[in-house]
Amino acid sequence: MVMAAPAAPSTLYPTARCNSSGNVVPFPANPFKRSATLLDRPFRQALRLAATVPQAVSGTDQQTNVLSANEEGDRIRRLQNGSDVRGVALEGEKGRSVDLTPQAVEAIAESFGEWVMESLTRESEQEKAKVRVSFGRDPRLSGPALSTAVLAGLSRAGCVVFDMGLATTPACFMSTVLPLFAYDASIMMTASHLPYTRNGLKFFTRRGGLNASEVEEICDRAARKHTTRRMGLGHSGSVPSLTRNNVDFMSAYAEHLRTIIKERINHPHHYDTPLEGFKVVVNAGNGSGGFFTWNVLDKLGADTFGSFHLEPDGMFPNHIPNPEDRTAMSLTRAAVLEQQADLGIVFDTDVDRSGVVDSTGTAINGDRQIALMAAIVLREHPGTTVVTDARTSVALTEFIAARGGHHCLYRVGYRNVIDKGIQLNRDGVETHLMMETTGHGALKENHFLDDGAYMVVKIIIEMVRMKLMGSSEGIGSLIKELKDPLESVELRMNVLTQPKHAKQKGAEVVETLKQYIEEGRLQGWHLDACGDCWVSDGCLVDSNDTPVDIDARMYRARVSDDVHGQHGWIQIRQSVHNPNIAINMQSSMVGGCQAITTTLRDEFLLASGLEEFVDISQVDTYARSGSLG
Ligand SMILES: O=P(O)(O)OC[C@H]1O[C@H](O)[C@H](O)[C@@H](O)[C@@H]1O
Repeated sequence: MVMAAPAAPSTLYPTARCNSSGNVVPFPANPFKRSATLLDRPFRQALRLAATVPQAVSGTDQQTNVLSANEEGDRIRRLQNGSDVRGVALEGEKGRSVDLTPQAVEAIAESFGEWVMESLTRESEQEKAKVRVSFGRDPRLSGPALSTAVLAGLSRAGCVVFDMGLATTPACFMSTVLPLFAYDASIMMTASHLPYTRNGLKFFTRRGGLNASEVEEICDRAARKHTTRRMGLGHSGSVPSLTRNNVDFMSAYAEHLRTIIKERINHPHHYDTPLEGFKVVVNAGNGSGGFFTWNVLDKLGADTFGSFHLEPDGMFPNHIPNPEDRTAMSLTRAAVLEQQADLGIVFDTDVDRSGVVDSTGTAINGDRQIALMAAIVLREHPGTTVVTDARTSVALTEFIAARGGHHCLYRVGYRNVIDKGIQLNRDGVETHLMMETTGHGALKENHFLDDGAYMVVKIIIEMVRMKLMGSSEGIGSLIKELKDPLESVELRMNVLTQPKHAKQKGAEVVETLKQYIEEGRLQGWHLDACGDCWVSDGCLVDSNDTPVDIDARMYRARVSDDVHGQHGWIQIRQSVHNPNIAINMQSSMVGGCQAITTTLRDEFLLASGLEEFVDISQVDTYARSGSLG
């Protein structure tokens, strides 16, 4: 007879959230319909029950149980999304059920805690009992319930846990760095700009964010742990001593940012309030970024009147917190013009990304933001290399080169871009800036950390520096030579297979395209080894074949025709997160992207028969009309 331990009951997990003052308020809607219990009573007893109470099952039940335990384990593995964990945490998405359950989160947090302990004891003499892990979260509605699961998991692993409450992703990493805290590791719970129904986890140690293979290892361990326990086998895990140490790290973190700004500006007249006389408008999109207004800018003397969407709200009722979001940007542009502000700032939900608006109301995101940061960094570090993803324009490469820098085009995915920069530095190629067109950016001087707040700190320092040097122009003047591409398009093709085969099928489509290009079957298309980069020739192509874990297959081709010569490029790649294929194109010729799309459709997708496995409707619409309607 096999004994099966039931999964932890959902009453373990609370149904409340914190408002911006840190007070707990009930959720307006939630998936865990029972009333809040955990915040006000110890749950040691409940966990003991979850871990140990056996139930008798029949032979058929036993088989079903094994199958569903394995399937649940696989679902936990599938929560890995590049270097993050992501999943559906609330009901409400058509065709998708909740997979980021409290039980899954607890198993993952426990596995992370064990992983941290093992690495620390391997690398140093650190006592296991003293491993300290912090965690923070964005304002998503599922946050409080899943935070409890994180606490339970880390505690089961034996970690001492510090709850930072509402926090940002860069702050979580900095909690392992700032001396008074210096935690061994940290977890941030966020699904960034994804809908309110999603949630996820990001993991940090003092060395930085975990990479995809480390997260895969942790999810695999969690899956095995979950399956074993569900089947009533193995050790159920020791009952943790659950102590939630609440810590106000965000105040210390804000002070750290203020100190950087004060020291770097070193204002000759008002050192402590170097932003006096500047108007700055912040749009935090109701995510975690509001603190930057009242705890950084206001205290440094800036006038932030007109800032908006600062109050954390896990429903994100106004727009998606995302510097790439049109509504977010256009509202911020309008606010900057209305307030006659010097700068507008847009943060994404967890503040690892940002975008800005200059005093003329021009949006500075994507290539423009990379150019702005490159201009600042190249003044400080002449000749440095800048790594970006391979969706940037030819004009950006020229902009960087004109300022004496080198542009290394690399794979999409912020971890890929950052890791490439780390590797180049290791190889002796000085690389100070790594930035994606999505607004993810990291600097060598800031621990190679993907950090939207730090990007804004650099831009603010530059803005004040320019004024102190007597310039009457805003930061937008630094990129006035950057030309926008004439045409720039992104199309997507969903992979039409069962979800578990989608990754493999997507890879096949992308690899077949590479073969077509190499065999010269697509006239005027030539595989792009590495843009105009000199630093590590061929890395765009070669890394698909290296033993290094590749999260998504991708290639870029230069495109030319007899009349115009080389006029554009196309990049085709698997989405890092979803079962689809992304196609990005740019062209300096009117109708260039339409021509590229027509070649893709007729000479590749239809000719190869691969259109059976992907939804080519967007490609077809664009090829026919030159627009998406
Ligand atoms: O592959 P996609 O679906 O386009 O997503 C790609 C993007 O995913 C996330 O947002 C990552 O944070 C980005 O670094 C990456 O660029």
